[in-house]
Amino acid sequence: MPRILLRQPSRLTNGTTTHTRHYLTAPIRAHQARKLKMAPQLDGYFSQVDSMSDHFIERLRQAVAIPSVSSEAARRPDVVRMGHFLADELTKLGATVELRPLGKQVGMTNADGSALDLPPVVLARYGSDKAKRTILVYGHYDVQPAERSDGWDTEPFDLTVLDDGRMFGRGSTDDKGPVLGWLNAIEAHQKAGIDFPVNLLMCFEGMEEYGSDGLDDLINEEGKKYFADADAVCISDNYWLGTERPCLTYGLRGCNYYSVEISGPGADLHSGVFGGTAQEPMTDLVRVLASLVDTDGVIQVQGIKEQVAPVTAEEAGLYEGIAFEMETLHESLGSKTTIFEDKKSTLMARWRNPSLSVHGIEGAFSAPGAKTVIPAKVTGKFSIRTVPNMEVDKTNAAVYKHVEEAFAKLKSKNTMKVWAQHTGNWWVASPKHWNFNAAAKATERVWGMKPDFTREGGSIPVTLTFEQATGKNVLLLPMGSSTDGAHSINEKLDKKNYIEGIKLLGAYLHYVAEEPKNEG
Ligand SMILES: NCC(=O)N[C@@H](Cc1c[nH]cn1)C(=O)O
Ligand SMILES: [Zn+2]
Ligand SMILES: [Zn+2]
Repeated sequence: MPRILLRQPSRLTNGTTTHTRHYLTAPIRAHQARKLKMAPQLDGYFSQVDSMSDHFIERLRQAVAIPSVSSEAARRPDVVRMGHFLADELTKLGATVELRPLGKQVGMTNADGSALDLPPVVLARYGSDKAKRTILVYGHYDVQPAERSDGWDTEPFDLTVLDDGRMFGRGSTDDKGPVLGWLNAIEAHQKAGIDFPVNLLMCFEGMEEYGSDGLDDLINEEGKKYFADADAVCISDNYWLGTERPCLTYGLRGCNYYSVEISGPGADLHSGVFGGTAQEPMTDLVRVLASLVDTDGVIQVQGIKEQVAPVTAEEAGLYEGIAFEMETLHESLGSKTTIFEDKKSTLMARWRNPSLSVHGIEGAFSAPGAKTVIPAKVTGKFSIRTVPNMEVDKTNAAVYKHVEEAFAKLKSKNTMKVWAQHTGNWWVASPKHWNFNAAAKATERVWGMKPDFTREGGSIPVTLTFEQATGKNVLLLPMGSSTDGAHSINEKLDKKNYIEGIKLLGAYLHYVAEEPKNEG
């Protein structure tokens, strides 16, 4: 049955528009519940979640207030504090919790040059009933950097809840809201006196936004130990494709992140004195960076597109059925500057083709004003989102060759170095598994519509590691929507998505418990 949906445009603080959504009435929900032969205790769980919504928003407010930015050494104590916050909340809920140290970080130091500790991984178990299935959930408690001066309309680490339900704050959707969703689901079961349907294993890390440093080793080590009981894995760390239809995700792109450093003079120079007499690192760097990709996103590095899996007839037919509107993309983008005008090419570009993005230049003058400096050493940063059947080593080799040749063509006397800061594999799984069936039923129960089955352009580096180390099916079950602005200014999570998302995570666990034991 289609969901009843009314749309009402309203202004966003950044000048674009969004839509207020109105959801299923109680009789329609009840009818669908009968159709889905639902676990009756879910009604009690849902009412409990509704009655605790203020408390759950308060918990999110406390989490957002901790600026757990993993890419900034100065914020590392806050990342650690966030790990402890989660551990304390889980302990209060009766989970058995461990804070696992991951050792020292390679490539980043404290301001005084001393080695920086990686933040701990929060490992927790809730329930150990042999008669129940065990679900392993993963999320991350670190966030992307955010400064009010980047253009935020509100304080990024102060959760701001508007009357229309939008909750602005760094990490609200990526990934503190979804991580707290699991804790909230446990608490609502306890308060409602409803038996928790599965055993829950939890793994929450604090370095995801910096390439999940150190986590692969822990997962591989614990695959057959701490995680040995896991029957399946669920990750809530991505977004709906649009704003109207929920989705279940079975594929991610990988991410290889590169640095290219060019240096020459011993110190920054006065361009009046040395301009025209010294070869300038910045001039070389922008030419090298410009050689990587064109305006239409076509990667110029030989040996990348050659690795991409061909489109099968089955895949070609998938895209038109997906609920995705170019209009919603323009809304999320805040402009109409898309490379493609049509849905199919856009989805293919996001899901199944590689892309190369140039992110920034370290050491370059970037403040307002007109400083006449010649930077002595500049480091360009770019990344490639990788897809089936690209290989990390082949891709790195192709990038290094291209950058070296592009620099050699300049015949510069400066010095160039290129390296991969971190690499992460793409992942594509089978959605034909009880884990996905349970999530699809939960989605229909909570949102009143079947989910789309989607792939995603972003990366969660450890997804493949979990699949390989546990040998179990991995499902991505998103909470937020496409307009949430993860990694961007004014990141938000809609209150509706948070509260219904908590219901969804709990309902998924109930359906997991009901799925036939002989499948998967
Ligand atoms: N919500 C997932 C996410 O944002 N992942 C990051 C992971 C990453 C990869 N390399 C650096 N960070 C992403 O950018 O996709
Ligand atoms: Zn994330
Ligand atoms: Zn992220």
